Amino acid sequence: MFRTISFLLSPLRSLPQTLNFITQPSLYLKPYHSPLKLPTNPSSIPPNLQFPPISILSSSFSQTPLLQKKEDPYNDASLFNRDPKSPPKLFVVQPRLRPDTLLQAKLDEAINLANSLEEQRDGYYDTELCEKGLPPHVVVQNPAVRSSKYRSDTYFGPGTVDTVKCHLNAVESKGEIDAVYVNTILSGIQQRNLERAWGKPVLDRVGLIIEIFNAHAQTKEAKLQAELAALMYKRTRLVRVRGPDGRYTFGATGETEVVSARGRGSGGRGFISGAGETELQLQRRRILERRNHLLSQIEAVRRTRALQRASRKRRGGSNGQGLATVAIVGYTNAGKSTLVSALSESDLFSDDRLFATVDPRLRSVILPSGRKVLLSDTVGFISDLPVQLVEAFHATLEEVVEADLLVHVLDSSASDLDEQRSVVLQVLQQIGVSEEKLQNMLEVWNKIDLQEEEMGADKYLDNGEDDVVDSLSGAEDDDMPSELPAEPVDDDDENDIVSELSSGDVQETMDDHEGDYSDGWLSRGGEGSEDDQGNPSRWKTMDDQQSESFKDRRMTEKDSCSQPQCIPHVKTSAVMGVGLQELLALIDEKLETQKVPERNYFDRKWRPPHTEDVGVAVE
Ligand SMILES: Nc1nc2c(ncn2[C@@H]2O[C@H](COP(=O)(O)OP(=O)(O)OP(=O)(O)O)[C@@H](O)[C@H]2O)c(=O)[nH]1
Ligand SMILES: [Mg+2]
Repeated sequence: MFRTISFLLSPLRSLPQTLNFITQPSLYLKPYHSPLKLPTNPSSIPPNLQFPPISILSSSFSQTPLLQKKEDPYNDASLFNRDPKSPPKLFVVQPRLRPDTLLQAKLDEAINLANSLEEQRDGYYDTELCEKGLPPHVVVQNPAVRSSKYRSDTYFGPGTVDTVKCHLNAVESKGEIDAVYVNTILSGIQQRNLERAWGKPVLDRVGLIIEIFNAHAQTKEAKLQAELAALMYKRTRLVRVRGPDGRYTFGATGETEVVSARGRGSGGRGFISGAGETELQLQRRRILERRNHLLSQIEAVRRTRALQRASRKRRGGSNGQGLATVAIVGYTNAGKSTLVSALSESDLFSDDRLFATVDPRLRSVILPSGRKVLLSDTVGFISDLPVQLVEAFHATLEEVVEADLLVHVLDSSASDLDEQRSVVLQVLQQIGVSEEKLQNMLEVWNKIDLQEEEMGADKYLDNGEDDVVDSLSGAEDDDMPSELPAEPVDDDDENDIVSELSSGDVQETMDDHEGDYSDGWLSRGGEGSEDDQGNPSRWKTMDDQQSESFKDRRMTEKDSCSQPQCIPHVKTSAVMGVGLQELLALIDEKLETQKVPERNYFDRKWRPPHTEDVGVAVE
């Protein structure tokens, strides 16, 4: 009898401890300062206790903003603790590629990306991009070159990690570096380990692009989409570490530790122990809640856009006839905005910074036949663009899918023109542009004024020195001092860095999918899974996901150049005004042969104009 009573009371013994934990907010989390006001009410927690939105960044350097009161609700989209008032100083790490022309192109792009991360003030940047100078950068051994296998813990081999650290120290002695940009895609674990090894926040390619999107977004629509992309990125960075006290936390120093009654392991059983959520569930739920909130807002934007589009198609023209839309697409920095401005005699913002345009814009233009059409300038594409980023910008990119005609603008002076072209084709396929529209697409080679100038000019890549190419004289990559391709990455090679990291703190991904509320939106590139080589999966890129048939087709295109698009339909110089009339005539001709109707809808009911601001400007 006594034993039975004791058994029945046993869960209650831990009750004071549990209640103590529940009623002391300090045991939960730091005070809630964010203006995002997330609906956070786990069932196990008394409603009077407010939960802050947890920082879900993998970066242990990104915790501070939690404690700061923010006025701008979109600030939370930032991936590391960066001061929006001054551009961060990034140290660029470029994995080596062959041939040198490809390496040069990728290094150029990496440097341009690093310099592009800057917020505008009063509609302008403080400095011209060309005045910025090169950020410190280093070319290092590429673990994926020969073995196609990068290290699951640090991506690079230990020698490379040390080399970069030496470079960082050297650069740091001349001035502060805010973060390291590695021009590849890293997993959450790799990112965290590199941060620990280098003592700096680390941004990978996806992270930096998202950060730039956030910095450049001006309209509500673009900000929403950029925040969604950032949120989904953070979702894949849910990495936990064992803190100094042996508990799992989400930050190196435990700032973001979130433990519900169940997660803390109150020792209770039955209903008491099961009432709480694990850290992972709580994190995921908050992400899901924010994501749903963003998606519902984006959906509203999408609907508005669809209505506006339909209305334009019906009677957007001055005489009530329908307006055809021509979407100007292309690789970032190809000159799309400059071309649209030149064609429509308007002044869209253009800049050498990558992703200068994140907010879509429409401009009207009169074709030689007298027909009025709308030119749609949109966000540019880039290689290794994760599918999730494209999906986040679905509302914007729908404008492209729905356009009557596509004009693909290429930077004819780009040394990797073929690759840029393939990337754009891939993205267009990915977002659902029909094969027919792709076939009909006009191809424009812009910047022909630069073509001759740039041919074969290596700007700062020293082809004579194979070891390391950077702005630091005399620096060498000790991983691979002479030859390429890179040595295979051998697991036996693990030494100092790896053992240092693995002996102390334990890193692991949140591979517990229990309570995963995601609907598969992220599952393709989600954390925790492994590829066939046992490497933790990363955000997948278009390349990863292309169907074999499409890859084959690309190969055929590239090799034989049999597609009509291989030859440009027209060559232009948007800044010099060359080829513009020819392009307008071609657009006219295409629309005519496609028989895009000019409809009259005078008999339709009049409705008041739609006033909601979704950032679509038509002039
Ligand atoms: N020399 C030359 N420069 C050009 C030409 N067209 C554009 N540019 C320059 O190229 C840079 C990028 O132009 P944008 O129009 O912003 O390019 P974009 O494709 O809209 O770029 P994102 O919006 O960043 O994707 C700007 O500095 C332009 O002045 C051209 O025909 N010749
Ligand atoms: Mg642009």
